[in-house]
Amino acid sequence: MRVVNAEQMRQIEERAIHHYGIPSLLLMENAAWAVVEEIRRCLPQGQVDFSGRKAVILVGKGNNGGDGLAVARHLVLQGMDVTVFLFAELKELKGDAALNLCLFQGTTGKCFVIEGEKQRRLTRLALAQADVVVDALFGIGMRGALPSLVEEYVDQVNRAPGWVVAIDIPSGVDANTGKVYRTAIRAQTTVTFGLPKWGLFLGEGPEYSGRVVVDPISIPASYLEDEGISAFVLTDDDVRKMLPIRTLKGHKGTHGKGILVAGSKGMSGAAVLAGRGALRSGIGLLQIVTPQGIAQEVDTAITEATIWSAPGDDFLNEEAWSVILKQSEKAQAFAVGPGLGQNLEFTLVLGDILSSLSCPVVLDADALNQLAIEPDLLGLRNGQGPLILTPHPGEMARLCECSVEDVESNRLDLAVAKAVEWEAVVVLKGSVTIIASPDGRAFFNPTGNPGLGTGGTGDVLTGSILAWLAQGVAPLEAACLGVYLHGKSADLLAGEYGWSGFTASEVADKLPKVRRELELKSNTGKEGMSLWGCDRFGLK
Ligand SMILES: NC(=O)C1=CN([C@@H]2O[C@H](COP(=O)(O)OP(=O)(O)OC[C@H]3O[C@@H](n4cnc5c(N)ncnc54)[C@H](O)[C@@H]3O)[C@@H](O)[C@H]2O)[C@H](O)CC1
Ligand SMILES: [K+]
Repeated sequence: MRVVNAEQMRQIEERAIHHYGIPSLLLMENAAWAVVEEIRRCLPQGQVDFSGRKAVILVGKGNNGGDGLAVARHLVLQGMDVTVFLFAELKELKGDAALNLCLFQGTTGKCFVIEGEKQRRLTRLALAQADVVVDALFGIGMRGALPSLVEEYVDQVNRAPGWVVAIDIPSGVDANTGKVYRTAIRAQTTVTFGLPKWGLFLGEGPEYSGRVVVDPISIPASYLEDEGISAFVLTDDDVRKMLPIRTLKGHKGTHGKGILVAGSKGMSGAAVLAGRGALRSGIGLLQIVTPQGIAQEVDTAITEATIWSAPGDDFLNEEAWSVILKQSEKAQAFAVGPGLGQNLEFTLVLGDILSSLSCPVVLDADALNQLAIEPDLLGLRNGQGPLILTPHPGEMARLCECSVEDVESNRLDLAVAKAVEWEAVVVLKGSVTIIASPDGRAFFNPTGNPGLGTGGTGDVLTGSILAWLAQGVAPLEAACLGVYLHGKSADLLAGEYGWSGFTASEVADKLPKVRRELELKSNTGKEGMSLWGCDRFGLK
């Protein structure tokens, strides 16, 4: 599914209204229905009956406020006790928003205009009793920080016991960057219209938006699939199509041979975990190359891989590297980095790896740190074969010679720019990992949870990507598959353990199960519209 910035969404909306002829009021009405349906799902056991329930709707002066007023009307008509707090003068509302104010005023719902501090008691009482709070203050039209009048109330809203549903984007979150200037509404659910906005996946957006639900509000699919939009969010449907197809006659030879160069003294676990990630992702043959000083440990821990005990005690030495390069010519995929340590021998050979191996090469961890010393080495790849880099923000900062803050405040643009410049697939890890392609496209990953923040999970990911490459999956898709399933695996574990306490080996071991679940899930059309798994936000 494509992901847009505010301007792109505005253009799509414009075309839907003026070229396709959909009345803007109908879009607003559809948007309101989508929110009402989501409110029904949020109430305990998806209660069908709204009567006796209380809702507070916070309304701004723009069309986001208009959506909120339409929601308010539907909730009143369905029996809810609804109070609207208007953060604007009545006369400020224009067009569809003004009409919806008028329609709401014709119902039994209550409407108060917030003018300053003096309504604080009223809002506090209403918020304390509300089952649902709807944030319709600002949508994609917001620029900069929330106005101070609104800010005075945000804290109250965020402490309210009811379910907070944001319309389109939580107010205070920048739709393009996810930046929160001072404060923002913290929603449990965000219902976004047309296509999801960049800001839901960047900066602080994910923290504030909760579970994201996308509704097309009847905008034609051809507009939502505009080729000019180059950012995407991965969905089950997308990723299922990337899975390689196995045939009855398949055997370990056809399931691909991958070489993993990993581990050093004290870091044998990295080689084991990456190996486990590869085997659990279905690789046919895995050869782990590791220094002889730790080869026995690795061999004992991972019986299914062939272990090449290579020259070198603590680290692989020069002699080892020359044989590795020669032997890897026949591999279908090559990954290097996990637990390798930083040493001179590797620095010297990195350029040769890039310039001589024609199979897809994955560089992770210490390989990226070495590369950061001499980023110009990337030029040696120069069309020799596919390259995948899997930096976390610290490694990316070193590679780009900037600060981690620079990386984090500019994740999307930086990942894309570097993927294009380096002609590599860049997997920029984070709470929302971005997979950027050399052709300028970028994919946000919606799976995973903070439980992945534990040693070894990155190694598992590298092994998994290696396995998909070895099975013949194209580099971009292999990276997407690896990242998405790795996150799903963690989400499955979070269902049992919450967001902490599961281990990297467990993440690897759940990979076949989540892959199988994905294969079995039929395409119902509606699935994939809800972007964050419930597990991520502990909703169920
Ligand atoms: N995308 C669609 O197809 C549809 C979107 N809908 C909803 O409309 C909003 C966007 O509406 P818009 O009126 O353009 O913007 P806002 O409601 O976000 O309000 C903008 C309003 O506020 C002023 N403003 C902006 N920044 C600030 C600030 N920092 N402080 C104070 N005031 C500010 C600005 O000047 C405007 O007056 C979209 O999100 C959807 O919810 C449709 O209803 C359905 C179709
Ligand atoms: K909003």
